[in-house]
Amino acid sequence: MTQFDLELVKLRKVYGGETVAVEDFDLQVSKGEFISFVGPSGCGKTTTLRMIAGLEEITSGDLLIRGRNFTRIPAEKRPTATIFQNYALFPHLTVRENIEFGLKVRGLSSGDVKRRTDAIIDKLELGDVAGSREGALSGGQKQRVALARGLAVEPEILLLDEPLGALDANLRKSIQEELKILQREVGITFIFVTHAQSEALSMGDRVVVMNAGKVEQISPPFELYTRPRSPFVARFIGRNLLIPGDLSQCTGDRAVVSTRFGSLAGAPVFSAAASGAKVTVVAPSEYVELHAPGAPPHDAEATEGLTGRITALDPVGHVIFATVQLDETLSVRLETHRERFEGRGLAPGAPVNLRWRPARASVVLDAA
Ligand SMILES: Nc1ncnc2c1ncn2[C@@H]1O[C@H](COP(=O)(O)OP(=O)(O)OP(=O)(O)O)[C@@H](O)[C@H]1O
Repeated sequence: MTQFDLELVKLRKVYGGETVAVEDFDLQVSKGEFISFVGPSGCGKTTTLRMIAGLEEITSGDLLIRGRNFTRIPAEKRPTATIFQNYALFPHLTVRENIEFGLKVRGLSSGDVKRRTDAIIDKLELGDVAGSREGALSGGQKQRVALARGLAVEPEILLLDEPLGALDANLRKSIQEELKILQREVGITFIFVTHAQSEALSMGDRVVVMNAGKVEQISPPFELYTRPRSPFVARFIGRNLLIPGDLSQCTGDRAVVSTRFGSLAGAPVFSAAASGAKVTVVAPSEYVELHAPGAPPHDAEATEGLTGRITALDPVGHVIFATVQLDETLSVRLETHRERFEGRGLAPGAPVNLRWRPARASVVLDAA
């Protein structure tokens, strides 16, 4: 018996014989995991989700659910349910009838249909609107009905395609929290597609970052944030300082990188890389201290760094965005906490040192 709920093995999708939408997608998902797919528009998130649902034919590769091969098995015979961004509710049916519909299609007895529908209406607190039609529901209520309809069929895997995309920002935040709590309660594996990196990071136990049909990285959120494995991920997730250079030496997993600003040493490298390889040193903004030249950094271990000139400071609430010009062509924007910044004599036009602990940065290989 496999320990995985879902396995994707070299999954590939080609549309019309020429558009490669997804390539070499490998993933193993444990029971009850919450996996987020994130990436720019057109990177293949929805196509992958639809292949798992059986709504899109798989060009090659394998799809296994609990160890059984479902690659060529049609959607209605898969133990999955899908929730779409537009909810896809039947407008002429009431909330209760919408939920019952999927259960009747699956041939459940009328007693079971009633029992499951009552239970899910109760769980998602839809009792007050059970007799209403879609037109009378708010965005949040429609979202909850779609979720109820998906969960009522008791799928092994729930697939969610931008399910919160149509909600306003405040409602989105509160439904995110509800969804996460609900997922833990029901213990079902969730695969959740989103454009929004903050949503992917706050919801997922692990996050799959996709780019141009390929997986860039699969990691828990904190690791993705602090240890991006490619320049693409470093740009897409969080706010990182990226310095291009050449790997000049590697001792153990610690690198010396020669950059046009001088040598940067001590950051770990996570992939095999030969001397001379084109690399990028990535320092998460949060770990970069800004201080006036001559003044020591607060953190005595923040020994690596660069010097530049502040060109703009934009305070937003408790954070300050500092734009720093490092040379004629490279300007970086760093996010720093106000209390770590104020009282340091830093103002637009002033020279500034950027310092970080070497081990907090990463060296990533540039795409070949
Ligand atoms: N039915 C289709 N026929 C042909 N090409 C398609 C089809 N569906 C998607 N594609 C192409 O496949 C690629 C991946 O699309 P997909 O919708 O999976 O991306 P996505 O990451 O979900 O994007 P978005 O966030 O905009 O929904 C894109 O190049 C898209 O144009």
